[in-house]
Amino acid sequence: MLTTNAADTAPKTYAWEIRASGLRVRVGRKKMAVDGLDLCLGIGTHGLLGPNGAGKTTLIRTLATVLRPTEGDLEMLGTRVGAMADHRALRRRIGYLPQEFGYYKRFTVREFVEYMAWLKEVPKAAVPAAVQRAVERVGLADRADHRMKTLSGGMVRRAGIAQAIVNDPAVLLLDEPTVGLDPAQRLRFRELLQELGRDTCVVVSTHLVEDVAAACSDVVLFAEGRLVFQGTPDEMAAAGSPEHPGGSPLERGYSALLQDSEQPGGTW
Ligand SMILES: Nc1ncnc2c1ncn2[C@@H]1O[C@H](COP(=O)(O)OP(=O)(O)OP(=O)(O)O)[C@@H](O)[C@H]1O
Repeated sequence: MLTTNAADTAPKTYAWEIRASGLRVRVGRKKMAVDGLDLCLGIGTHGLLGPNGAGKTTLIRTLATVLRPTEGDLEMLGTRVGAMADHRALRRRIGYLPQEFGYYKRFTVREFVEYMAWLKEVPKAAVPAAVQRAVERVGLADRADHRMKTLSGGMVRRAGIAQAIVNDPAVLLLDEPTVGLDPAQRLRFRELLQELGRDTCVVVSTHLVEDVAAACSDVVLFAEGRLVFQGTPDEMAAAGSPEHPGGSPLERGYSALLQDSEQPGGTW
């Protein structure tokens, strides 16, 4: 761990890194984008799948404490997330890559990641090594002193991943991190996800079922703001059969579970 405050060194007093119960999150005036979610996630790499508009981004933003729960309970790292709570200590222990993120174009990659380390209150003396390690882990060491504006889209995303892991988070939230990565980088990134999932609760939203198969210990399938399925990639694949649409067993399992969830009296 890079941060060594009392909360970080205290023994873990919670069963799950993320625990949601009856969670509902309203966006706009009346849309419940998360609509009654019961979910427990521990250490591991959890692939968040679901069709467009399922509520994945809303859920990730809520876990990142950017959006507040409207109803129900959300507990992260043993801390209740609520309207009135001070989330500063919790945010120090979370890493978040939004779908779109801002940065100063004139910053170098190192400056950008350093800046985020500072926002995450990484102790000053630990920052240079933490930044170097994060930049190396995403394969950007040779670009560390290049300005952000000179990077390709895929490299910017890798810099985004570096800022999300610079504080060695206990919960890492990645919203479609593989968009724009070339095939070689995607393979490297899957390895990184597996490595991170050994001691971190990683939640990664994606549309790429192959990413889930390759990198995730379990799948969380979401539709219309609700949990449709949670299980291993193998269990998801087993839900499908040849008549379901998809180019792989996992895609057929995905289609089958979504189809069931739409039927009256289906799985939800
Ligand atoms: N600010 C908002 N105001 C009104 N509706 C919203 C708002 N933000 C999201 N929504 C709606 O909430 C639902 C969930 O959106 P969300 O972006 O969380 O889904 P998603 O699963 O991440 O989708 P995608 O896969 O397309 O990124 C969608 O129907 C979306 O149109």
